[in-house]
Amino acid sequence: MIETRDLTVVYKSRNSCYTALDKITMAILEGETCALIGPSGCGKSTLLKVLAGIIREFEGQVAIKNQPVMPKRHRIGFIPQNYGLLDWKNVYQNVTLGLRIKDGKKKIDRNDIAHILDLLGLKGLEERYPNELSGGQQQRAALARAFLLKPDLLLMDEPFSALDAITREEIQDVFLYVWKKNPVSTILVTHHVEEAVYLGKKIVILSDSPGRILKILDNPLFGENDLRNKEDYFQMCLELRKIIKEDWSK
Ligand SMILES: Nc1ncnc2c1ncn2[C@@H]1O[C@H](COP(=O)(O)OP(=O)(O)OP(=O)(O)O)[C@@H](O)[C@H]1O
Repeated sequence: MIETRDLTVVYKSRNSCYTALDKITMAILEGETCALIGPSGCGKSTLLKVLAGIIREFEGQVAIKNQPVMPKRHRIGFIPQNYGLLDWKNVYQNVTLGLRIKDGKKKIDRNDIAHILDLLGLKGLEERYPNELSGGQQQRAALARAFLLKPDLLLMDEPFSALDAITREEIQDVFLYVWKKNPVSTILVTHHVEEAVYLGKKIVILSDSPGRILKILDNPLFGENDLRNKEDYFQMCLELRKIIKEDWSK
């Protein structure tokens, strides 16, 4: 389980303090997906960075499997907004980087890598460097790296934002396919209501800055086959949109 209790993050500079997150209390069960939705600047990335162990100065408690966050102990896959690819490494080197660091060269399974690269439409691009890829291809390379790591916790900051509408749906399905084979606890930040309903078993709605929890919804439709074509899906999207409009305009 991933838990935060009264998590508060204040960014401090020389002359000012800025509260980015205000008393966030939430829990994600083992193998659950959670979509985090909130207005721009409400602290979504900040929350992921705390869970990834990148931000260490905070108030309150944060635990992964009952232990404080320790990137060396926990296997955390983190896809930041800028994808986090290394410019001087090619696609193959980038996607295998996490594996090499965590497990060493010997554990690298070339078939697994080829399968994931194929699923994500990156076959044939292995030798390219990030500056030779489109934004969407870079984003898919970041996804490949995170999937291959087989993390205990997967954190994704707007992971499909650079993709066109159709590719986005295809890659969302690739995510679900990979997740169903290996149901990793996942938190994904999204600005899209439809994406939150499609990919979140739990949907956490944050307020405008400083981010507070407005509502946590359990999504009974998560994982249903052919969900995008179902009436219940449209209804749930409408409901979520209504909640957001009411709460964010307060
Ligand atoms: N290092 C920092 N120092 C000071 N303030 C920061 C820092 N990083 C972020 N902030 C501020 O904290 C707030 C939350 O930022 P954060 O990036 O977490 O928001 P977000 O919800 O992810 O935004 P978006 O949806 O636009 O990506 C913003 O007002 C931002 O300007």
